[in-house]
Amino acid sequence: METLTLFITGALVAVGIYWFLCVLGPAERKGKRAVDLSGGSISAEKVQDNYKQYWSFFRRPKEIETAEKVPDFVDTFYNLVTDIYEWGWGQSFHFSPSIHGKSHRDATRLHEEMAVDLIQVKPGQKILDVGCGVGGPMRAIASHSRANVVGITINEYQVNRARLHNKKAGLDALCEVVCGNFLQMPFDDNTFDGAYSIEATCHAPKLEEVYAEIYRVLKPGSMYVSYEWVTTEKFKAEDDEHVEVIQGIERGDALPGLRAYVDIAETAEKVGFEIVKEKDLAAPPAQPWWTRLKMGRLAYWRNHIVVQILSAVGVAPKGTVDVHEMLFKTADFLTRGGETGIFSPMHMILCRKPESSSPPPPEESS
Ligand SMILES: C=C(CC[C@@H](C)[C@H]1CC[C@H]2C3=CC[C@H]4[C@H](C)[C@@H](O)CC[C@]4(C)[C@H]3CC[C@]12C)C(C)C
Ligand SMILES: C[S@@+](CC[C@H](N)C(=O)[O-])C[C@H]1O[C@@H](n2cnc3c(N)ncnc32)[C@H](O)[C@@H]1O
Repeated sequence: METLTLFITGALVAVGIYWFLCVLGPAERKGKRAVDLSGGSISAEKVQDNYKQYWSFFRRPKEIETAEKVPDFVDTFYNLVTDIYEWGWGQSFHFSPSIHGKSHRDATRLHEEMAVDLIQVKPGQKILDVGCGVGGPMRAIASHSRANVVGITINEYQVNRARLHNKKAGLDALCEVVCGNFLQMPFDDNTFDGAYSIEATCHAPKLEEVYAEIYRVLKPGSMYVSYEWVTTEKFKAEDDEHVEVIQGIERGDALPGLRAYVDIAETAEKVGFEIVKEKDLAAPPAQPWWTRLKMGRLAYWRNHIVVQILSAVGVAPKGTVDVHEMLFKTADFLTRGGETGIFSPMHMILCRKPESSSPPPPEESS
């Protein structure tokens, strides 16, 4: 009888552990392992301090409005979150509309391929990925288009991760990664046959600066597509709940301030682009992009326990728990932003640099 009780208890414990670790939602299967979570380029003992420093930017909001401080603040953010993103989301750091009958992985890839299809590049041409992360989109786009992709990111840790993934995927001949600031890119004028940015230019303190830089490095006649993070026409600045959600998104995603959808085309035109197409890819009939985020809640709760244990035993740096908690809350704000329709992470703008481009007139000083 005792043996039977022991056997049943053992079996229940084993099923419980299996459910906790596997059924509840494995983090990305072949990606980062929980035991490898790090603070990016920040040494383990400084992760907690850097997390505090990240939050201190929001106590002095004026500082994140100045262009010089933002790249540092964004760099710190990506040191803190890159491993957790890879572990729990995969190598593409963006959203995509859900597609009935397709996996998240396929929906993500299709959203990426759409970007390169829109800019109509040919195999062998050279295109720019503005804010490339660890290169999930870059690899999908290079495989699909056979174009040569050059990615730029401010975060050195991401550069190393992206190069490693490119090599592992056998795509290092087509994909190159550069560490740099997209507000001052280390490329000559008229270098690229096309450019795209996926949920990255929202980190720029002034959209005009990054668009002007992209315009400069594009060849005349070539196209640029961007998936922008914006507040939609449903956002009302006088609604406290709307403001709470948008502030939550800004703080948990290192944004110097979300833009209104109407500002996007206006800014692109201001730097000299012609607008070819503009569309909110999150608007119906597109299926909700936030379902994946919402469905993962149980897994995030599991992840939080895993992170707490790893941090307590000294495998994960102290501070990882705080960062994870911040992301946990951010997921909620993003979901609310999606459900209320006040926020879109995929306001698409497709632009062309005119064939004969004269520089835009200088700003009038007021
Ligand atoms: C474009 C940007 C990033 C968008 C998304 C890729 C990320 C936004 C929020 C992130 C996450 C939130 C919850 C995390 C969860 C608690 C953890 O257990 C596993 C990782 C998360 C799911 C994480 C993954 C990436 C996001 C969805 C911004 C920064 C401009
Ligand atoms: C949310 S991630 C998106 C990454 C990638 N586009 C993807 O979808 O996987 C934003 C990216 O923009 C980059 N970024 C933000 N500000 C930058 C800057 N000033 N210069 C260069 N890269 C920047 C970040 O380092 C990060 O790689």
